[in-house]
Amino acid sequence: MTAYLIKNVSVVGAAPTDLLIRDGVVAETGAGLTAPDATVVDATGLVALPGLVDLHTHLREPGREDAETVETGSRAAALGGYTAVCAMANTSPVADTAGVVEQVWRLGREAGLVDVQPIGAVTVGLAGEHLAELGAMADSAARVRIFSDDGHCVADPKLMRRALEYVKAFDGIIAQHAEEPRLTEGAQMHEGEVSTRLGLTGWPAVAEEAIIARDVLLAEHVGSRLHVCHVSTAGSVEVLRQAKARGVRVTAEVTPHHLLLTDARAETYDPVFKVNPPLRTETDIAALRAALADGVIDIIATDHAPHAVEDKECEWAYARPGMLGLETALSIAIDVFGGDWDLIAERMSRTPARIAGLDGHGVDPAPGVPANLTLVDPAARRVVEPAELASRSRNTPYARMTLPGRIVATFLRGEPTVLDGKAVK
Ligand SMILES: NC(=O)N[C@@H](CC(=O)O)C(=O)O
Repeated sequence: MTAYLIKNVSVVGAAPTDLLIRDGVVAETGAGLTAPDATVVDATGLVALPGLVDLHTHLREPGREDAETVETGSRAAALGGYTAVCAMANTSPVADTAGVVEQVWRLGREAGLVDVQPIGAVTVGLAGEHLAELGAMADSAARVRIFSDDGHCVADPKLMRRALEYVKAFDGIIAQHAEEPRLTEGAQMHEGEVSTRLGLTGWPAVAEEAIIARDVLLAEHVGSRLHVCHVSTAGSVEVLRQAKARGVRVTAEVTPHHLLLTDARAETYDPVFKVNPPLRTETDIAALRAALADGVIDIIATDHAPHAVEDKECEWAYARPGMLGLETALSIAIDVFGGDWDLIAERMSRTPARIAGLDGHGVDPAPGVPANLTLVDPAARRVVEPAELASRSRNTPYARMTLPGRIVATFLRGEPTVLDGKAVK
């Protein structure tokens, strides 16, 4: 195993120091380190963060390998500064059995670019009728702890209660895609002024808020852990704030795109901006940013949702919802929160690792800890070119935008997955 000596790096914004990485761990830190056998990385001006952890990634394998594979998605993740991702269950076949989650887990190990932690489906085939084999998935080699029907809401309250009860035995989590389906029939975008003007069917904020309100009550009743996927409205933030104040075991995520983009993007009729839940308003964005800063929202998760060209470059109504996220998430976080590196490390690495129970991830570089870290150049700016992305898909909403920050290197257990801004394999 090669040793790496990272010179003059600012660890989570602190004064520059050196990091010696050897045998998969941070062996030493301090100014003026030497190690004749190590490869030297000049990190002057760079910030080291604990490797980013994404709780919400769609990798599309098995089933839609034309849109993404575990390997291409893992490479996109590493290039985005991630060392671990949780793979959503809405594949084909659905990840609702031990066999499928073990397949995804094994493919992740073979790719070897990030740790891929499969999420299991809550219900068989995401159909919302019968509980999937939660116990078998938990006991499998993939050791699943998070279950989600993401893409679909577990709308039946009795089934949601059962799922929460079931996972309590092993301190598992139900991650809910909060969308009351009766309120979003035929919905194409956020219900508001813009949808009225464009004549597109609206997805009202209350469809999200009503499910979150119900689910925090269920989680409180059962005493189980609930995670709310892609929170998108100011009203949802208030429901979460009240639940957390009461001590409900609920955590929540927000995506980079819901922190930056509004429903006005729909005026272009470019389906790259079609996403579930939809882009909302400036008021929502302000509430989401404030909630992320004060901790009512725990983490940033990408909801990286790659789609093949034919599923995106068509009429708005026929396009699938979803946008890429892994390779741009940190840049958006820097754009929104500037150089608040501690907040970024907390919301994109430490807390998601803790929620998902990913040992060895989300720990700041210090002697003895696994060398899962990423080096960022905060002064760099880059133009997002869809053709240059490592993802197999091209549906980034940031095409040709200039974004701050560049990932220079990523290390997974002491081995570089990215060096000089390029994937190592
Ligand atoms: N977030 C999205 O817009 N799309 C997700 C699933 C979903 O949540 O609808 C996908 O799998 O494409």
